[in-house]
Order: sequence, then C-alpha cells, then structure tokens
Amino acid sequence: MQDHVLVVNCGSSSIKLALYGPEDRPIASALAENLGTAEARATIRTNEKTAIALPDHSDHEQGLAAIIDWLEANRMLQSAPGAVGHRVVHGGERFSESVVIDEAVTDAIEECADLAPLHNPVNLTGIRAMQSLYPNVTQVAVFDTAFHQTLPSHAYLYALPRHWYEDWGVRRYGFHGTSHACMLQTLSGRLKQPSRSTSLISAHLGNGCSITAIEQGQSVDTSMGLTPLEGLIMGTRSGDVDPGLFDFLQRKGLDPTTINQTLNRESGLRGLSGKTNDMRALEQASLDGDEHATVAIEAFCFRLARYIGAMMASLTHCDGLVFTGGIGENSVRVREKTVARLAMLGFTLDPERNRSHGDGQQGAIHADGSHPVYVIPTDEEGMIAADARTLGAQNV
Ligand SMILES: Nc1ncnc2c1ncn2[C@@H]1O[C@H](COP(=O)(O)OP(=O)(O)O)[C@@H](O)[C@H]1O
Ligand SMILES: CC(=O)OP(=O)(O)O
Ligand SMILES: [Mg+2]
Repeated sequence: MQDHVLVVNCGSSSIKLALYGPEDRPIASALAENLGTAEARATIRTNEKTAIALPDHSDHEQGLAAIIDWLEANRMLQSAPGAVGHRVVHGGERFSESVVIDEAVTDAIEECADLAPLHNPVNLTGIRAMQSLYPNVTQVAVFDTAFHQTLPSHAYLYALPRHWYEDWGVRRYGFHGTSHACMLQTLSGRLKQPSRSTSLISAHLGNGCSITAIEQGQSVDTSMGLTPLEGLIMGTRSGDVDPGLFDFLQRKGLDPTTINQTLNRESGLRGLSGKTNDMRALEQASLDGDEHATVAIEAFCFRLARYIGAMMASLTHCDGLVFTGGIGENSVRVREKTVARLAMLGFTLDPERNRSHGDGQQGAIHADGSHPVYVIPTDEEGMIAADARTLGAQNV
C-alpha cells in the first residue's frame, strides 16, 4: 500500500497523532492537550513546530478534525490515508494481535472499558471520530495488552478466589506491549538473531512505567496487572501498594472513586515530591537541594531495581536489560542509580557510556564484563503504523 498512514493515540484529555508517508517515513506528529477545557490547544511538529488554534472546549473529534485540516491545508495529507492505526490500551484476553476494527471489535473494546476506565472509553472516542472523518478507510486497533497474551497462568493469576478470574476476568494483563515488542524487535536486530531466540528485560519508563521479562521472544512476566496502576512508581500513579490500604482509607472517610483517582493521578513521583510528575524537573529540583525531589527519585530507582531483580527470576537467560521511554532514554541519573543496586546480579554501567548514550541514541552502556545493558528509543507509533499498513493492505 503506497498511501499515508495515520496513527492515533487518544488519552483522557489529549490526542497524540502521527502521520507516516508511503515508505513508513514519519512526516508529522501532533499533540492536542487540555481537550474539553478553555485551554485546549494543539501543536504540530514537521520540520518545525507550529501551534494551531482550537475552538474553546474542543473535544477529541474537533481536535482531530483541526489537526487533519491543518495537514491537508499544508499538503501533507492530500487525500484520505490508506489506513488509520489506533492505540487501544485494554484488549482483555480476546486480542493477541492487532485487528481491523468492525462493530464486534468496538463492542469488545467497550466491554473491556470496566478494566481500563481511564483509557478505553477515550480510545473508542478516537476510533469513532476517525470513522466519521474517514468512513471508507480501514481502521486498525493495536492493543497494549496483546503482546502479554503469552504470560503463563502462574504469572497472570492473582492469589484470589478462582471465580473472580473465571466470572469477572480478574487477572494480570500487562500493558505497554507495543513498546516491549519494539524492544524485542530492535534488540534482536542488533544482536542479529531471530526474535524467538532473544530474551531480555525491557523497562519502559515514560509517564506510565512498566517492566517485562521476555523469554525467547515471549512475554513471561510483567509489572502491570489488571489495570495500568500496578507495579513500578510512575509519574502520577502509585504502582504497588498494600491492598489493606483501601479499607484503611475508606474508614478514614475517602470513597472508592477518590481513592482510585488519587492513586492514578496524585501519586507516584508527583505524590512523593509534592511537586511534579516530570522527572526532568525533579532532577533539577533535587540538584537545587529539594529533599522531597531527591527521595522521589531514590524511591523510583529502588522500586525499579527490585523489579529488575524479580524479572531475573522469570528468565533462564538474559541477552540484555533495556531502558526505554522518556525517562529510560534520557535520564542518566535514573539508569545510574538503578543499576548501581544490581551489582550482585552482574550488572555494572560504564559511566561514560551511560552519559554519552543519554541523548536518546541506541547503544550499549554497560561496563566490560557486565551483563549487557542498553538504551533503545521506543517507537510505539512506528509499530502501530506498520500493523495498520499491513492490515489495511489486506483489507482492500
Ligand atoms: N532529559 C531528560 N531527563 C530526565 N527525564 C526526562 C528527560 N526527557 C524526558 N524525560 C522524562 O520522560 C517522561 C515522559 O516520558 P514519555 O515517554 O515522553 O511519556 P509518555 O508516556 O507520555 O509518552 C517525563 O517524566 C520527562 O520528564
Ligand atoms: C497503559 C499506560 O500506562 O499507558 P501510558 O503510559 O500511555 O499512560
Ligand atoms: Mg511516549
């Protein structure tokens, strides 16, 4: 298929959109933020960055329409795209690969909304908006959960009454699968070996953070669970807490919705620092002597190191520990502090390699004699575009 491909990732109040040219070359990306508020705005990056005006209180549909109008007016998209790929966060147990969206698929995404109330409803909004803009174009869903459908039952079952799983689907699903799959693909390419022979630990550290053990090309353990709240400390999410906390807080007078919102939006780095969820800002604050910022970074790295240790127990072999996502690719300090705790497991960084690969370029950063450690940029949009193009071509 020689057409353009659009990739759409709808968050609760934002849209990330990427436009790919005929040879899978990224041509433009757009970010619309604060949707539904008076501060709604969008920026488009091509060779340069352009801010575009959005009507007050623009919703997802208006935001998408404004971005697409701009791309058309600036001749980047001269006709309808060949396919649109959508990031869908929760696919439950139903989807182990990307699919062409039809009514049965949108129904299934809606059924999973209970499991990802912050993500799936807005993902559907994005799908419906693009269906109404481009009714004749193939729309493809790419699920964060799909790559983790290989998890063995000992890894995905919680130690809870069995019927909660059987009746309600209470199990660990895992997320960021597209990014972890990207790490598998990139590392295999780098090591010049097939994916099915590659084993690694992939740490995706963005606003959401998760870590996955991949054994011979398959996800065998991961830190996120029923929802994207479990596991590592994240920008605004707590990660693991004692389940006894819920009863305690309810007895303090907090209702379940408030508790859930607080764990998702006011916790993690933001909660610990009392300041921000932005790792770069925290690093600066810590250098300026802010003790809460220093503790937040320390806690983040401590939890991450513990999880890396746990993931080692899920593997029989490890071709590498891989850091990715905005923090994983860019934070020299997080990598340094985390790996410093892993000497007993055979990981040591080379400080100069760690620093020089801190600019987001792919590369090995371990000291000679250490188990391998890599920094590899993630490309979730590129992976989604590739699936959309393949399925779009099969669907003409
Ligand atoms: N140079 C940097 N040093 C430290 N942290 C960084 C740097 N650049 C980006 N980050 C952090 O990366 C995080 C965002 O990651 P990103 O993968 O872009 O997020 P998202 O999950 O929304 O795609 C933020 O905490 C940001 O501060
Ligand atoms: C699933 C998830 O955590 O997504 P994000 O990192 O985009 O918040
Ligand atoms: Mg990202």
